[in-house]
Amino acid sequence: MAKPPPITETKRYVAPERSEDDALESSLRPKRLAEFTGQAQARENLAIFIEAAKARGEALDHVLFSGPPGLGKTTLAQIVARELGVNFRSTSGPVLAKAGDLAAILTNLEPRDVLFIDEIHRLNPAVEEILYPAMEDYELDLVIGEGPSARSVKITLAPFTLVGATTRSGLITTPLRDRFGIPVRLNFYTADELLAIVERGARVLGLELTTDGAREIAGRARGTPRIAGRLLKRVRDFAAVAKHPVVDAKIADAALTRLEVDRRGLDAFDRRYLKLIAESFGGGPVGVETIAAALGEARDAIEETIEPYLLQQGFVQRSPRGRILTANAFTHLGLPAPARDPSQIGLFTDEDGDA
Ligand SMILES: Nc1ncnc2c1ncn2[C@@H]1O[C@H](COP(=O)(O)OP(=O)(O)OP(=O)(O)O)[C@@H](O)[C@H]1O
Ligand SMILES: [Mg+2]
Repeated sequence: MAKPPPITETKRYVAPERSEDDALESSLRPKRLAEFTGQAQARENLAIFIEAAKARGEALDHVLFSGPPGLGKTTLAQIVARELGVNFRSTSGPVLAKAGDLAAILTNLEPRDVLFIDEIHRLNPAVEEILYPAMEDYELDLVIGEGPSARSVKITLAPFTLVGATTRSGLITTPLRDRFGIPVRLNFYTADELLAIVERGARVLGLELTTDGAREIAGRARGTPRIAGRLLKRVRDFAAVAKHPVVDAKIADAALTRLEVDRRGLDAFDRRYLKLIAESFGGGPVGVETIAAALGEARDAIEETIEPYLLQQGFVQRSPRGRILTANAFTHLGLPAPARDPSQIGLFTDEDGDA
């Protein structure tokens, strides 16, 4: 069998990050809070804060959305602006290179507008500095000119709402974090929530999908609406080409099997990783370097893109001596689990010493 291309060069249907193929995902975006499924606590709190801000005629307090890719941070930011009935201005951390770039945006905001800064953990420190007084007092402290003629000016801004989004909340500096009055952490979605999201998506796309068909898709979406939407669109393509007007569980399953996405949402990469440990290393423990070399992948690609979901789902565990497959993984692969001497396996730290 030919060696598959490395993961970094391959399109993965189950990757949570946004890809070029997701360009049209805005078609599936809920537009109002009431259409947004899941994240019940976040939704209820936002509804209250939005209503209160509107009643007072004030700008909503600053909101920080954090959580893994594809869970709805950008979607909620847009919803917040729409529910407030204000303009939505959008930029991102890496785009704001200079303090002046942010100053130009801030001075153009109208009262109560939402300014969305995506990837806010990637702000340049000089830009972040200007954000502090802007968020706290709606003031801009700018230095104009250079050398002895330099002078600082204060500009008063319209009261606005900063909505930040980050996949790496640990990288946000404390002074910035402290200035967000409404921190919102997004979690993975339950099977029922994803089912509702897939059914809504099918209605938006005009696809006739049975509940069982929707459940097939939802179950493979790894708790992530972006993946659910992507799989739904591919199932739709498959059904259209195969001329199936109604998509039931059988058709959905056939389509997803063809994409090599299995019932637990694992794709060919995940299964290669699990099979390698099962078949070549007796279920482990085996070091991540060894796994990476055997798969022909970079170690960090393994650690950052393959392992998180497999660890979270309990297919693999880390130990001081390396990765170990769980009985779950063997069952999933349809292989018999080896008998193990538990005393040989320490489960307290991984091989790098970090638990
Ligand atoms: N609760 C939800 N209900 C329905 N669809 C959703 C929901 N949350 C997200 N989606 C859909 O999932 C896709 C990705 O959502 P979004 O772009 O908001 O994610 P994100 O958290 O901003 O991701 P990233 O970290 O990559 O920027 C969009 O197409 C959106 O419509
Ligand atoms: Mg986003």
